[in-house]
Amino acid sequence: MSDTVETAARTAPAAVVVGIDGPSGTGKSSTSRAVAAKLGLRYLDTGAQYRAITWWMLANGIDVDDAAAVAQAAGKPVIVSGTDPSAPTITVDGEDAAGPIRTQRVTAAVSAVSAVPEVRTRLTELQRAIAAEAPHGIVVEGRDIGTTVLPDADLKVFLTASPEARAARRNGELKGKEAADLAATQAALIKRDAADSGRKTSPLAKAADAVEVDTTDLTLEQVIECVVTLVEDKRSA
Ligand SMILES: Nc1ncnc2c1ncn2[C@@H]1O[C@H](COP(=O)(O)OP(=O)(O)O)[C@@H](O)[C@H]1O
Ligand SMILES: Nc1ccn([C@H]2C[C@H](O)[C@@H](COP(=O)(O)OP(=O)(O)O)O2)c(=O)n1
Repeated sequence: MSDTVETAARTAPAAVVVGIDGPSGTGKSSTSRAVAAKLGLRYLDTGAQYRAITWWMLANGIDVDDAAAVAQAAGKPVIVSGTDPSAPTITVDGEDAAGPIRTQRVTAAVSAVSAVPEVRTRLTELQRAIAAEAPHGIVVEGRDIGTTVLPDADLKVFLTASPEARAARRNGELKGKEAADLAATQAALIKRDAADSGRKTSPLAKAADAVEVDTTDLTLEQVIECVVTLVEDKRSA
């Protein structure tokens, strides 16, 4: 080995894998993207993948409440996630799905589809493969990253926030598009939390070794700074 190669091997930081979980509206996507961008890591939104498979089921006339039909179709769509935190992408069978996966129709159906074990097995394999290929590491966000997808992650974070704060944040995003009143948004969030936490296969849950951060009274910038510090502490440990 030449001196230069030896020096590079000694100084390059090891790849770091970060899992960020939590319910809807706690700040997972915004925090994960920003942390990945600041630290030069890749970024994966696993919720977008569950939304993408749900969108495909709806577009192909599969009854999302028929678990057997969803299971049978689970292997069909080709889902590709682009993991650049400055411009994450998602395609289904080569088609850009970033817009259609955010509609209320998909949001209302995604918990039923993501409760089907065959769907979870398929997407978990895909997520592990993407994480394994990230050269400097990755921030992966979802509901079961710390417990199931990446149980050996270097850092696990579980974000929480009050239902009121989460509903207000979601309504802020929907303004002018599909805006609902605050109470309706909050009720829909709580319903989805219950479905995601109550399913049999890898439910939404905090891993025993995850750091919990309550974001209710924190700005997004404060949450990002907190997670960046947690990653840096792990790296220097
Ligand atoms: N700590 C925070 N304070 C205020 N708004 C926030 C905070 N974290 C996130 N947001 C905003 O709330 C909305 C939902 O955040 P997002 O990151 O999509 O949450 P999640 O991925 O957990 O559903 C976004 O509009 C985001 O800018
Ligand atoms: N790792 C994951 C990620 C998301 N899901 C399911 C459950 C969630 O309600 C949906 C949508 O996730 P997404 O992160 O897009 O949801 P929000 O941005 O919080 O509205 O996907 C899951 O079951 N497992």
